[in-house]
Amino acid sequence: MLTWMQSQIYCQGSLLDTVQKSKIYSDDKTFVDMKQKKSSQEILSDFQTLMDSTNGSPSQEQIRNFVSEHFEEGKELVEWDPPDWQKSPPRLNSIRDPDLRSWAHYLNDMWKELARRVSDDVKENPDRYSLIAVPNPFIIPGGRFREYYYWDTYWILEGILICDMKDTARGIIDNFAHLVEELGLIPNGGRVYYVERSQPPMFVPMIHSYTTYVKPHEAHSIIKQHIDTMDKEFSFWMNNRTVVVEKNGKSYTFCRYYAPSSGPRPESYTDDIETAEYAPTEEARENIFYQIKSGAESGWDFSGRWFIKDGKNTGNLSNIQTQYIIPVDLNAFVYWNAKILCRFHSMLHNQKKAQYYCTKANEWLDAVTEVLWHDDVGMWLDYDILNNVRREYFYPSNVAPLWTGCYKKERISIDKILAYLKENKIDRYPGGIPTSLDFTGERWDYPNAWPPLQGIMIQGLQQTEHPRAMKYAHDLATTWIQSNYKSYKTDGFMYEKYDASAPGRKGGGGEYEVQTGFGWTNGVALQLLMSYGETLQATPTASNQTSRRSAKSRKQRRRRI
Ligand SMILES: OC[C@H]1O[C@H](O[C@H]2O[C@H](CO)[C@@H](O)[C@H](O)[C@H]2O)[C@H](O)[C@@H](O)[C@@H]1O
Repeated sequence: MLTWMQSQIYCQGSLLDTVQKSKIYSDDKTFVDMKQKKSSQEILSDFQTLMDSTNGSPSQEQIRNFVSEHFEEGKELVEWDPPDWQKSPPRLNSIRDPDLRSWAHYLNDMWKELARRVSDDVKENPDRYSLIAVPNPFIIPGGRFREYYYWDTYWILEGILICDMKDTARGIIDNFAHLVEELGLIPNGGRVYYVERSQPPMFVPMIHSYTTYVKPHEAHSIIKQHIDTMDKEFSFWMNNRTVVVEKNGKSYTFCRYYAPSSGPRPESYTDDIETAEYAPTEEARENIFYQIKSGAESGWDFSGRWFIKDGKNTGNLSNIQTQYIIPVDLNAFVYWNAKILCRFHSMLHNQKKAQYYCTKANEWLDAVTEVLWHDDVGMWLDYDILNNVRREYFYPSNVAPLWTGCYKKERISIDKILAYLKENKIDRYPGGIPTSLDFTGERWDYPNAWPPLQGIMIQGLQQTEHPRAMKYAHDLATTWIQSNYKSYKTDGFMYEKYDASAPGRKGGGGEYEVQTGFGWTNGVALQLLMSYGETLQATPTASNQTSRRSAKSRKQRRRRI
């Protein structure tokens, strides 16, 4: 494993630097996903010969020839037919609108398209690949994301469980458990160049989801099998990602995203070099790489949410300071993990451990309430520990505590939360909830609308059981489903993200083209179809069209280009 992290081919070193900077591929991920035709030793020695014979600067043509002689497009993943897939999963019958029902069947078909297993060759020659082998097949997001991803899989799992693919779901969970045991963490995705960063902690919630779809004895069995591994993943976050914040003479522990590994991201090498181009010192340059990788760990890569300039979220990617921001959503997830683990340990009669996790859950609940909730704003807000200021910006992640139950009813106000959302006109965007209200050109900002964030906000509001919040959630779900459906009918695809300013339009921006497939999009759509399928319609009615009429023009005035 150590050799992987130090791979002089896929993770760091002169060969990687030379190939990526030559730009023989437009997407840097192409090279680091290739298979080695020879052993690492042979390749590195041949590379040295090339460098010696060209005075250290081979031409693009020579690099291209070198790569085609030593590498080939990976055959590391094989399409797989999930045996538990069925043509008409019974749950889909609850969707009343025939167009939406038929679309849901298309989403179910997509699981077959996105199912993969690791090829036998990877098992025989693991050191020739960047792929991290796992024992069972899995579902990929789609497009350039050909391997498994950590937080995407939470929504993928929900989607396949709705479609009754319990065995596939179990196999996927077992894969993640295997990764925790092997690596001590779940990496961002299934490649060696991802192992030094994780993604939002969703392993424990995945097991929790699974237990809600299976029989009690199956639930008990998976909890028992993976309880130590769940403890281990939780400890990874406690031991490596916590920071203490002082407020009013009291100390509060929080988690933040923090992935301090050296150098640019191998899969986006030249983008990162460009971002750090004007760093005044080598130390400042390395710091930008840390912060970029920490941003990737958050899953929000990238967003003004992680920029700090003069105490604000302005600037550009070179102002990224992810490790100094306490994210509301991450801490709401940590609370949720602790709460679930408390319950799981109680079920297994491990009273001491149950107590430990209950205490942790309460600590996080206190911290999120005391430091991140603001009664005067009516919202939770991220916190900047560099300047000790709250970050007064709208992000859907601000309401994550509603989704995970990380709030004290008597300390917050749903009415104020609704007033905040209304004031920011969050329900007026015709293509879904925007990721932020700032146009930065980054993928996790306006006008992009990402599926997991729709799920978090809609389900969070729904779960409050507050009538107006539930109505608001229903309206947001309607907008999202109709936008997804429109795009599917027009383009024939499901995208990884959409455009909040126009229904049915795909998202854009950032370092790569929008991808199709798409795992979490299909998972969230199926979840919403399950919750609202009795009332949702595939196309807008006159009333919900007019209510959103002017959001776009208002938004354009606020953009900061
Ligand atoms: O190659 C650039 C980055 O791509 C990934 O991020 C995006 O796709 C992931 C898979 O759908 C998703 O989990 C993430 O939230 C997206 O922003 C990858 O995770 C990054 O590490 C990578 O640098």
